[in-house]
Amino acid sequence: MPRPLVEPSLVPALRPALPALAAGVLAAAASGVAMLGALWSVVQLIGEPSMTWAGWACGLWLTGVTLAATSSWLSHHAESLFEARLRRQLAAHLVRLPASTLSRYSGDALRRLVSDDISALHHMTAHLPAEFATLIVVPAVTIAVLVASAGPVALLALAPGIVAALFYLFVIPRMAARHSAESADVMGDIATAVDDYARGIHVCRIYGAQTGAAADYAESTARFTRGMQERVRLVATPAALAVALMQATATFAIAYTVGYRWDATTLAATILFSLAIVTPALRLGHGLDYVAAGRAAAVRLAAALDEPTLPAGEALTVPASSPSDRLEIVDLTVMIADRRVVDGVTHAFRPAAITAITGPSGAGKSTLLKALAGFEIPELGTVRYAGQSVLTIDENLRPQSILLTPQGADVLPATVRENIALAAPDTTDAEYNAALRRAQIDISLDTDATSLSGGERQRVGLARVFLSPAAVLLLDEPTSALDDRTAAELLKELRHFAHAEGKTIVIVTHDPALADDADDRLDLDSPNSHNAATRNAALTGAE
Ligand SMILES: Nc1ncnc2c1ncn2[C@@H]1O[C@H](COP(=O)(O)OP(=O)(O)OP(=O)(O)O)[C@@H](O)[C@H]1O
Repeated sequence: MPRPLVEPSLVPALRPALPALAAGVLAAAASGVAMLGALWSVVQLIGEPSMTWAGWACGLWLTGVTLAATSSWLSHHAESLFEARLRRQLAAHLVRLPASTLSRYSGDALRRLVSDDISALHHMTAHLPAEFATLIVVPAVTIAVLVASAGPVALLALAPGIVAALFYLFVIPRMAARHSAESADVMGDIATAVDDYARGIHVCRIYGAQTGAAADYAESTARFTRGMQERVRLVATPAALAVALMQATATFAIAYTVGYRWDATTLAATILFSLAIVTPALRLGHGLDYVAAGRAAAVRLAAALDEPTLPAGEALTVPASSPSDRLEIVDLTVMIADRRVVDGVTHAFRPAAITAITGPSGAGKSTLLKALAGFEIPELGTVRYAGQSVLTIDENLRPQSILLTPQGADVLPATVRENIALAAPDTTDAEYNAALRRAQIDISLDTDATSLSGGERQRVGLARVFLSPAAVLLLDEPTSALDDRTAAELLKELRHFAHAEGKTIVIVTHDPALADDADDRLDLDSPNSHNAATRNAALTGAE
């Protein structure tokens, strides 16, 4: 099925920009007509030199220029409205994707979506509609003027321009399509190879060897050069021929051949107007590469916007916190890529206690934790907090009830203070420092967080936990980068925090000592022995 002209998922962002876009298109068409009026006045001036025609020529030319500038302003204004709205729509959509969907987009793919792909729509929005309007209105008026002033025979002068325009607009893009797709592909390969190579430098220097990324880069650039040569051979030569046909010589020659006996005004009209048809086609032709790139970007953006999102929850719905509120899962099954990663697990997490989730690598511990935080949509079963499905809690208020600290959670490129303020924006430095001490780190709040070691970053992340108002705190491998003594101290602090403040703390861990010291344990089976009944029987600490 052919793709629609405008991807339906982009329509909501485009709608508010439509009035400005339509006004820009009308102004472009009016500018084309005014310019033709100026040309008509010049033709009249040739037959009958007079100040009146000179005045009309200047006036209409100025009007045409003003309308063209207005059209450009309106179209760019429309484009900026559309772009800003699309960026907001995309950002709002991406943060609501389930964790497993989001993980399918690498950092580079996300960067391309939110930056390059939106920028690639510029030509299609700010230029193409106005150019199309000009391309329809100007030739129509031109043909009418030629027929009215010199008769149908004058249309012969349009032949080279029309043949070249059709060739330029329809034949060359088809010839170039394969090469455009290929060069986009190769450019992607080059970007990936450069990225792999740059990231691999840290590994390669250790082993003194290059990875395949350098070879991939060399191969991609060679493919790019071969592709360019092929493109020049196949496309550039016919394109140059088409442009040559659109130049004045052929058109003037035919116009002069058919009209050399006509009076000066008719001959001038035929010569000058027959060229007017070519200029907009030439301008449109130059933008076709941008159109192909914009179209591909629109398809990628629409695909991202069509990904199903997590429910937004019900506005202002947040469970009133009480010490007896429980986090529970009932028959919870989570599917990722058609696999039951969490398979029919039932458990009630005790408030004012630490529960350790254990199990072999790949057993689904992190996935379960994300489902508890409302970042995965269960295939079956529910996650409930205080008797309410976590997915019905308003998405903006959810972190105030249930806070997830993911595995390897990194810091923002900002000070330590700004990093921990994410969890508690209006807190004093004294409280921030106390939280850092509870997380077993003694560091200035003004330190640049990116300069910290892995273990220090992990503890800055944990300081947020001690400041969070959330009653449920979910920690994925919180001690993976810490030495045994620090890990034990941290667990002591977390246990005290859970007991004294009634927090439900759930920790995913591979550390047997940490798991033994937790108050309760939920053990997930090996992925090779999926058995919901066994798991349910293994529940501990339900009461
Ligand atoms: N986004 C994803 N796409 C595809 N498969 C995934 C995705 N996320 C998790 N999985 C798969 O689901 C299974 C469970 O992953 P999960 O990270 O939950 O396991 P885990 O028990 O936390 O493992 P580990 O102890 O190694 O961290 C794994 O086999 C993993 O490959």
